[in-house]
Amino acid sequence: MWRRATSLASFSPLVSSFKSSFFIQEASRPKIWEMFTTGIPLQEKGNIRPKHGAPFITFVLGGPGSGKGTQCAKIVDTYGLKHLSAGDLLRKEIASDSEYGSMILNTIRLGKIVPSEVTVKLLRKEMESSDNHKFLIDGFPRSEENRIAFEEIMEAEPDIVLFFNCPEEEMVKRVLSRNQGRIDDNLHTVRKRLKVFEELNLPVIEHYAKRGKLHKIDAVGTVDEIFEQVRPIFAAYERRLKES
Ligand SMILES: Nc1ncnc2c1ncn2[C@@H]1O[C@H](COP(=O)(O)OP(=O)(O)O)[C@@H](O)[C@H]1O
Ligand SMILES: Nc1ccn([C@H]2C[C@H](O)[C@@H](COP(=O)(O)OP(=O)(O)O)O2)c(=O)n1
Ligand SMILES: [Mg+2]
Repeated sequence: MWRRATSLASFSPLVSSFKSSFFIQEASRPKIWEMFTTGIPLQEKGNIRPKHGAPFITFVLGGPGSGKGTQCAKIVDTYGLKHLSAGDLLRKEIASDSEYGSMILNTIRLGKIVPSEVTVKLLRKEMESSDNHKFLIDGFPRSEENRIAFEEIMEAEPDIVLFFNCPEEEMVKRVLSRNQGRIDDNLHTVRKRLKVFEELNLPVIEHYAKRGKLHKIDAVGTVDEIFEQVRPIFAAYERRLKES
């Protein structure tokens, strides 16, 4: 079910930011017009609203290995949000042999960011089919392009943005001992991902700081110590989180 039709013209900022990032990516990527015709129907927008009230959206940001996934598991256990990891959705897409599988694999292997249309499409599918409208979106948006695509297509903004702030060498150490067999968990790719994080994700973090939505968390310490910083942020929304 889509909410309402919109002309492609209203996506011009998205289209132009798309074009610029598109041209620096490899030839194996789908062409921009293929993304618009075979990807999500851009003339239509997503519908993630529950019958009553509004969805509750948390974005979880931080560099690779900063502990996003680990803290998300604790947030889900305590507050019952629906966890959507952008990275997990992309890895599932690779494993399912989808039309974008090889492009996603190559992008992740290089430590780069997958074009927003693909990632937003995956998030949108999960959000629209979920009975739980309290979303914990992990590892997204990783760039201004990601953020703008989400806001334009989903017509929604986050209620809360968590930023797990972690020193680089600690992130490197954690990624290299993660042991999940991930293709991007090696020293070369992690260095590249840290550079991409600084260049593309920090502007998103600054954007939400300016809008008063950012909660910066010191990501050094034990998992429980870090969760003690997270808990009061959600506790402040307890009543809303209890609504169906
Ligand atoms: N506070 C912490 N201290 C030490 N190691 C941690 C901590 N939090 C998570 N880890 C470990 O670091 C690695 C990366 O954590 P993860 O949650 O996958 O981070 P991210 O999702 O941000 O990449 C995992 O092996 C995890 O078990
Ligand atoms: N919004 C996103 C999220 C992840 N990706 C790609 C690029 C990232 O390096 C990989 C892995 O993301 P993931 O969130 O699982 O990585 P970390 O948990 O931070 O280690 O996926 C993306 O292109 N766009
Ligand atoms: Mg993760």
